[in-house]
Amino acid sequence: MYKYHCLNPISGVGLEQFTEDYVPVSDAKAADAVLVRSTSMHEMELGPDLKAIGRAGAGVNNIPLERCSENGVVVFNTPGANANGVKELVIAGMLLASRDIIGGINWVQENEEDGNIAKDAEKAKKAFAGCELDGKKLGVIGLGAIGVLVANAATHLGMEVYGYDPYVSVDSAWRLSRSIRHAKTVDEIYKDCDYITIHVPALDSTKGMIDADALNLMKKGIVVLNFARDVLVDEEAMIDALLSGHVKHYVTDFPTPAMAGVKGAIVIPHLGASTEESEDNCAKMAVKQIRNYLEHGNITNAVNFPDCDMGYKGDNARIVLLHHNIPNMLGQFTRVLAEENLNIADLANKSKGEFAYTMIDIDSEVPEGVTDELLKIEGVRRVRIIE
Ligand SMILES: NC(=O)C1=CN([C@@H]2O[C@H](COP(=O)(O)OP(=O)(O)OC[C@H]3O[C@@H](n4cnc5c(N)ncnc54)[C@H](O)[C@@H]3O)[C@@H](O)[C@H]2O)C=CC1
Ligand SMILES: O=C(O)C(=O)COP(=O)(O)O
Repeated sequence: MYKYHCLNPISGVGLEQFTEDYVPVSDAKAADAVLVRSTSMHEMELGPDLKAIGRAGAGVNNIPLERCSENGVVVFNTPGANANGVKELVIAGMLLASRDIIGGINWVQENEEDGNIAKDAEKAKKAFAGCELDGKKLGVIGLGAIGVLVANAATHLGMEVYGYDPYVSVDSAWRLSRSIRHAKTVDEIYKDCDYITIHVPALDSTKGMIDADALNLMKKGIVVLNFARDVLVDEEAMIDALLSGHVKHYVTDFPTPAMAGVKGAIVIPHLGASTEESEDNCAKMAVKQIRNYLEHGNITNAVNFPDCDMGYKGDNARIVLLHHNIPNMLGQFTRVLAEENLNIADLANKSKGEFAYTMIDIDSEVPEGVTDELLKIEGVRRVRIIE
């Protein structure tokens, strides 16, 4: 029996994929698996049984990844599962920044009692005129699941699209429309584009990337869209640029007290992934990955451990070990198993950065005490025996 806890509301379509072997628990500290969306887990204690965290979404900056790795907790996310939801809102954001739809709708609401509203609207509407996207230059920074969809969609709106991503994956490169132009430096995007949208993760290397220097390179009247994370943009510099009129609109999915209400800022309450389809997709993917890990030890789409898959666990017992990526680990594991006269039927070992994962199928039962012996090996963070 496995226990799971949801830190945020998770779509029922996903949760119903847990079998009767899974029970929800109200205390996260008692859970084998935690499902989360944007709740910050940085201050949370990790329970002793916690083996997996499923981020039903893309960004994992709300999860203490290093602490999870050290505790042998695998953190999964759901790459691409909410990308279409975000893409559609980015397109809406570009339209909101180009046509004064918000100003116009507000005018209608303010004049709802006006019996002459149809005629007055024809006079008032000149205050809400805008421009079209067709023919404008869009720069997309980060060509992952979301960036590729945004870039491709924008070409269908007649935009001239430039993409920048020095680490673009082969998968993304295949999905990118041939009409997207390759920007070799981010400065090209800053200097040349009319609209700039960022789709990179919040990392030490990306935090504050849109700072005063970047903004100064941009054209006067630029529209900047941020549906990635607030910390990517230096907020003070952005507010100055909005107030001076250098930035026409900053469309952001991340409200902060300082940005809410600033003239020119179009602030949305983090709705990018809040669609029925995205919520269902993310929940289904997160549950599937958690189940595959808990029941079979297979890892798919983890952010802190390598992907590793030995298929369905059959009748053999499967030992899985989460450990540091240091020399002679396999030698030490097999020595412990040999001392118990255990025969290895299959074995896989993969590494990712400082951590590694080993799966070993044994063609007999695993005697008590083996877990403790394996745990004594320096660098081993967790041992699970799946019988
Ligand atoms: N507003 C919302 O509701 C949502 C926001 N997000 C945010 O959007 C981010 C991106 O999401 P996905 O596209 O699904 O992730 P992804 O991992 O598929 O793509 C990220 C891309 O950024 C690129 N990248 C990393 N550092 C870069 C740099 N310095 N310059 C240029 N490119 C760089 C990577 O190579 C990768 O291709 C997430 O990390 C999350 O923070 C994601 C989903 C929903
Ligand atoms: O997937 C992401 O990174 C998001 O920002 C979506 O967050 P949410 O699941 O809507 O709280």
